[in-house]
Amino acid sequence: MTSKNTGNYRFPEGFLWGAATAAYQIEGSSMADGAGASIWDRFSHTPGMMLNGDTGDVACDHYNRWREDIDLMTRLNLQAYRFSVSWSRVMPEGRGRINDQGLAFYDRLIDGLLEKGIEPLCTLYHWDLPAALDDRGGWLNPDIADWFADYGQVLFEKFKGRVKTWGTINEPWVIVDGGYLHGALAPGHKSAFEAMIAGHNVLRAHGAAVKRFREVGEGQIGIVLNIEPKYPASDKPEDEAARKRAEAQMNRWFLDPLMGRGYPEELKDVYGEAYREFPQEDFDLIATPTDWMGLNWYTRSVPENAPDAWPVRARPVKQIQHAHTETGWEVYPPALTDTLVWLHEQTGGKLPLMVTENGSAWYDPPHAIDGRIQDPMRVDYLKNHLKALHDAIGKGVDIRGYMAWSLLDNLEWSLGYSKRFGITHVNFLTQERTIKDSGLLYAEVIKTHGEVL
Ligand SMILES: OC[C@@H]1[C@@H](O)[C@H](O)[C@@H](O)c2nc(CNc3ccccc3)cn21
Repeated sequence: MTSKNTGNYRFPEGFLWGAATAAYQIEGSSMADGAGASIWDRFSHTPGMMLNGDTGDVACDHYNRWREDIDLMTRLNLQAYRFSVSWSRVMPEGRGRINDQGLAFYDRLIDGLLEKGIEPLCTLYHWDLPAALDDRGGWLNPDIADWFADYGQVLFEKFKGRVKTWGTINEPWVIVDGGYLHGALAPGHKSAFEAMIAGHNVLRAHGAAVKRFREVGEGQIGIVLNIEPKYPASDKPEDEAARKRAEAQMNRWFLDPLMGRGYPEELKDVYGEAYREFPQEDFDLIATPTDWMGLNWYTRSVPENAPDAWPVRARPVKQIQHAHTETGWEVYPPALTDTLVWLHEQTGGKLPLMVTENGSAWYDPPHAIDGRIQDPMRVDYLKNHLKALHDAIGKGVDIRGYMAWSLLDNLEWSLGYSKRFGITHVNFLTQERTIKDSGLLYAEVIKTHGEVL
């Protein structure tokens, strides 16, 4: 499985190497210092919603340990750090009042990063909607576009000149498919009618934030999408039709409107009577031009026709010939190359891309052994996906950087702490951090611009 070192994988000068996290997954202290509750505070404290009853109340205690974690980033040779801001820490009710103590946490974090020469990449929204806004309908309320732009303006103005690269929304598809269609994620709704409306408002909010950024902000702004390429299970027409439905529902639902193409035709077939039309002015707002696009990439899928699989009528066929991670995701690096080439084409080759998340969950022990965490599977996954990324650069795709998911083992949403994605291990009993072998490799990759691969 381990590939040999050929030295042929030197990355372009200026390629940005970093790691990524999200507020609710690492910070803990989510209600401290005047913060308001988010939908994940509510969801994680709702019996039956979280594996083992885990919550984000403590998580990685990053709210208190952020200095230690910046030191960790320097030991990893990170050049950048992708993090998200907790909206309800900054605006407890999601609109109106600003909580200065909440804003101060991010102020300290950003200054701490800059002092160490680490570029802050700030995501405005990584799933933790203020509960007070959910009480007003949340993503189902069209007013959320203005609420979100107002929230963005607070950050754009506060961190102007210090944060140069902004992401509006992390993974609209997961927000909507998980939170409104299937209900596995907060706020736990299960409705195709709601999903269409929520998805549209997520996109409108993105557009409104980009417009506001152009008025008050400075730097570059983009959105972060999860794309999981769909390969046909067979050459049967019904399997190709299923593949197209799955591609439309996951990979095009949000990408196409962002590119000014409106919703993909197949969405009518997927959502049926729940599908609805929206005014052109919405689509004009949604397609407000951005400066870059983030790709969160983990795996591919091979769907077959499945009439009973609501609403897409497609079901992935397990590719038993390849390894699968602890989250059940197939390890298939060539699909990362394919996705990057596809996305480059879909965005007209004019939008710089960044791999804003890539990583893998494997079993690691709950504590270090002789001061080490040996994670050979994660080392292999990292090596082979960086090579696949390099192959995409070689095919002419403009990729500006790579953010490993994740800096730390953390709360894997409703799976709790059962899945470890970190290149750094966290002992959740002691909060002790230990850089894993994968993290040590990554530090070497950064130091050698990839030549160690
Ligand atoms: O699951 C690992 C990470 C997660 O911890 C991040 O917060 C999130 O941004 C993230 N997105 C994906 C890829 N998308 C996805 C697809 C199906 C279900 C859940 C996530 C993986 N991950």
